[in-house]
Amino acid sequence: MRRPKSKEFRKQQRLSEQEEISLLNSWIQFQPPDSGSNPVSLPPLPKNSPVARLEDNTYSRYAGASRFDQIPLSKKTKDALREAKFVVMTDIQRASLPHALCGRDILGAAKTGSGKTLAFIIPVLEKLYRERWGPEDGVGSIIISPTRELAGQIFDVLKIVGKHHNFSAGLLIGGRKDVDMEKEHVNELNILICTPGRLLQHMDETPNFDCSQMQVLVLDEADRILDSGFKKELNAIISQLPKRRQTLLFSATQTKSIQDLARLSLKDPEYLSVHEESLTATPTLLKQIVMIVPLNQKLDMLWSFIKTHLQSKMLVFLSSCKQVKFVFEAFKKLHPGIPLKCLHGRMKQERRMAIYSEFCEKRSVLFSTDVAARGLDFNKAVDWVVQVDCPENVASYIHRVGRTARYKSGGKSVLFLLPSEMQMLEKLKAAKVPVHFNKPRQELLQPVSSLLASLLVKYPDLQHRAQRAFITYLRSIHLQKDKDIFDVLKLPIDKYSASLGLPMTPKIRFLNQKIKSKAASEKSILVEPEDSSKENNVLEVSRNKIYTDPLEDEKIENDLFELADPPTNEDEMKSSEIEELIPETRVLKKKKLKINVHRPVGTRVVFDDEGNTLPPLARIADTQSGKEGVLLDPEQKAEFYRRMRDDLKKADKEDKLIERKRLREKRIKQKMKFKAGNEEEEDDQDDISGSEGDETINRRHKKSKVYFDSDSDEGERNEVAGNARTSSGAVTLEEQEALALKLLNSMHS
Ligand SMILES: Nc1ncnc2c1ncn2[C@@H]1O[C@H](COP(=O)(O)OP(=O)(O)OP(=O)(O)O)[C@@H](O)[C@H]1O
Repeated sequence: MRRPKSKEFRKQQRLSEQEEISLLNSWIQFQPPDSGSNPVSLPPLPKNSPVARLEDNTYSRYAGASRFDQIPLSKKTKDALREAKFVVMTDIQRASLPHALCGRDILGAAKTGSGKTLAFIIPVLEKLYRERWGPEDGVGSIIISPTRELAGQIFDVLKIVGKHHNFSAGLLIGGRKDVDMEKEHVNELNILICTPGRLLQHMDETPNFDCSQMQVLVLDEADRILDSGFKKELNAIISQLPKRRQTLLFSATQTKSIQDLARLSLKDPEYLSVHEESLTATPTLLKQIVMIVPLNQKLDMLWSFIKTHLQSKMLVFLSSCKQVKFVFEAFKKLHPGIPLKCLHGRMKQERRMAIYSEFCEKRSVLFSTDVAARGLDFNKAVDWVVQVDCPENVASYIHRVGRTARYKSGGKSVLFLLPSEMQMLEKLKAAKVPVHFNKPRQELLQPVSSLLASLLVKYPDLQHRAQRAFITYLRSIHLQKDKDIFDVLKLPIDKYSASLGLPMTPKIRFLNQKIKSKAASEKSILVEPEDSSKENNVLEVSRNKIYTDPLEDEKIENDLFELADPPTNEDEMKSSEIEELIPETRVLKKKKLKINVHRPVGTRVVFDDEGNTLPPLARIADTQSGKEGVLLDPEQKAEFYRRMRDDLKKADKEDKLIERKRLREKRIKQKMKFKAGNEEEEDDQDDISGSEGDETINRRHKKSKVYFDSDSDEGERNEVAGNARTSSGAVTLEEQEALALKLLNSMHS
């Protein structure tokens, strides 16, 4: 425990701090970098020049310095940096720190893993230190991050670099239960590191929340925070911040949109893009592979990849939570021989943080959504980044692969592209992303689909997960903005469904509608003779020029795939790949037949001894034939009808009782199932909305039209028939026949 410091000591400390601050201010103002200049391009300072004040009351130049001890930083910050072994500045730090220390607004862009965090943490600490910010001054700086994990990571860096300062700092992120406690203390905090939602929550709900004196605003992953996903929150936040402030924006993929910058009211911002001249947009030590993998082979490829890289630390990106959950659960049951973990936005916050820390420490495979795509610096280097699903755009690609090859370490990444997603290569090329084009070695593929199929039989829960993974994947493709790359109609959905181990392809409402409208538009095109060439549009394969690394012949060591030339013309794509491009759904489209539940009941035909057909009730109606068993006497006939009516009533009553009991049991079962489902996950349900999945559930509760799927297998047909009876209250054909037989028997007896 620290001994309380004496009054005298504290006074001395204040005085020396004051002196230091005035020296720092003079030093900063003595030779500030020219506005619009990039200090990295200045001649470097002599190696041993840590001196601030020179003999003639002048100060050493700090723009262009390459070490932290050569720039005007407080002793507290310098000591902490040295203790953490941060000595030499990275390019983005060299470029931005001199400007930021002068109080200028910054737009910093530098490759992933190049040290942007220190480039904004240091100016925040220094500004508050020089302003002599204390606990009673409240919020002095707000640092906003798009994800909770990244906010947590920034908080950790702040703790390291700010450990000798006396500022209080708080991590305000969603998903934490202690929001009430946060509300009590948030006004006492000097530095807030937060996600946009939580910050806004405090702005809205915390009494007297005051950031009117705030000095520095930082947006890490600025382009992400400025994009439409956070637009409302950010606008609301900005409206509550003082106009007079310093604003620092950093990202590996920076926005230059005038509109965005106007929203932030930046003042003559310094645009510092240190790698703009670089030949590549991704880290130099990152080796990147792209492979064409048909949708139905993605899991085989992933499984084989994991099995052949059991000694690696691997980060696997999939496009939705449901997919992450399914692949994680299914692969875990197959015991690949390496620990598996999963991370996605629907997990409880404590679990998310625990997984993140575990993955930092241990060799394992982490299946994740894009929640781990940006900013995260996993402690011990990630060896491989595997992108199973194509990222939504190039920026997202750059951030995902940037989880490896950080600072001075190397790393590898592989992207699985569908044949229909080849346009992504063009876009990567245009953005200076160097990729090796490799082709999978089919003989080493370890198919996993049959294993999944048997798992799904054994674990019905997993089957449910597989269905949801299937639906959300298709929906994610359907919702992608870049239609050059993503076209859900080009996906082999039946094959894909089978590759997940599903016994039959789940029905997708939005897809059916899309197919219908496409078919309709194709039909209308077909009647126009001059446009008839478009008839084959779905079969057209675009000619893609593919960019490969300038070091193309440098083969990336790997068993599973080998260096290959990308397919450059239609011929090469034609055979197997064209197959993938044909939307099978159109061919296999299932025809729905309506059952009219009020249709006339089918008649049972009985053959007599001579082989003549005789409708069962004709026997009693026929008064002329005189055959045995036929009722001629009107009284007998009336008596027979009465008995039959009684019998029918009795049978009907029994039947209704049985049916009611069956319904009740079914409803109870359903309720229990729903309850269990709801408890299991936080908000699982939303993900199947819009899918045929929840349509079926809703239909069960409604009295509605009943559809009969002519192509579906027996299991489904029975289910639909069961629903028909439940929803309409009508009896099925089999039951009607059984009833008639019962009547006949009773007539004979
Ligand atoms: N000057 C430095 N000396 C040594 N290591 C550094 C220095 N600056 C940063 N690092 C280390 O480099 C790694 C990457 O830094 P950081 O996470 O800040 O990168 P980034 O540019 O923010 O990446 P991203 O774009 O992915 O968010 C970290 O492990 C960090 O500790």
